[in-house]
Amino acid sequence: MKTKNFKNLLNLFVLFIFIAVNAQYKPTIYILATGGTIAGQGSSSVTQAYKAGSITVDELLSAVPSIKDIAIIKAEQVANIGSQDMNDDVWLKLSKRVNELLKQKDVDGIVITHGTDTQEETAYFLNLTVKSNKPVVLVGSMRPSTAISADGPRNIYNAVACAASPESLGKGVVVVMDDKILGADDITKTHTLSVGTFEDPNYGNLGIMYNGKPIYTRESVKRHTINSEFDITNITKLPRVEVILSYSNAKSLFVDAAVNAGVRGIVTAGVGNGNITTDMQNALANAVKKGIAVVRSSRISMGPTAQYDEVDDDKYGFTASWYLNPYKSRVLLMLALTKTNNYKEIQRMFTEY
Ligand SMILES: NC(=O)CC[C@H](N)C(=O)O
Repeated sequence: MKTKNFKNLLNLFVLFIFIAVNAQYKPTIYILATGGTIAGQGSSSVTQAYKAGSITVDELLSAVPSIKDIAIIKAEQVANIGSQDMNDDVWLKLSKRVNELLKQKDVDGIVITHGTDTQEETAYFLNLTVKSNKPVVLVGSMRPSTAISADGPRNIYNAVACAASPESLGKGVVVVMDDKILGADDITKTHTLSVGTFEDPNYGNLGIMYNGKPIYTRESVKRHTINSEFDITNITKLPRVEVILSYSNAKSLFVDAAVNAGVRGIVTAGVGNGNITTDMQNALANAVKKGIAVVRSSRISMGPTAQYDEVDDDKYGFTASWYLNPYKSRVLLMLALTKTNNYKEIQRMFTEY
């Protein structure tokens, strides 16, 4: 009888320790800072003028002490630039660091602070090159840290809460801004100043942040992260790809310049359903003959650039971008060119990612 009581007491004690340990468990989230308005400082709290990327990650985090309640925070400064200066070298460095950290058992997720100008491009690059299903969340702000109603602190709190939640596993790289969770494949900046600038215009948001918790309503069926075929582990330089705009009366000038500069690929931001002026189209057809990959995308913000609409892609050896905008098409084409030059194989990638 005595032994039975002792065993019951022991079980109760073990259960108590188990509950206590789990109640205390806080996920470890790494914040990798790259700059942008979220780290921006203005000379006044009411004017728009400010300098992006001028405060450090530690100063940034001191504005959101409550994130320490939801996660153990570790922070690193990877860069401190306005994202108009984001570039392939920082992308490679960032992606390699994210992969290194997420391999560690004691890291549960990553938050990346980033300027909003090219945030969608970085998010998509990471979506295709991060080899983990742990959460990776990009965040920025539209108002500098010194402004009245700065949106940065709320966005950072939400981003950390999103990365710390097990619900965010396997969702691909996301951006959290203005209480929305946006998928890397579709997110785009739609307004130059508004705090609600980001949208997923084709597919809709993945969900919202509500009371510090992610509420997901959609999942992307596109290939990403652990299902991506791209691996940048041993890559130190990405193939050069340029984006060229089409508009009424556009000639071959920029296509010729890109060919002469030795690019490996050209993405067109065409009119309508990825159409291009006849002059440009002829120049692009000649570029393909020289071994340059050409992807047709569109300057229109919604809808696909579909194959074989007004342009006979097979005749010219062009690839259609489907739902990827020109800037994300550039990201995918750079990665595609690390594997193949074949336009049909590149077309397969543009339908799967
Ligand atoms: N709102 C912003 O983050 C814009 C600031 C800057 N141009 C950048 O993209 O980093």
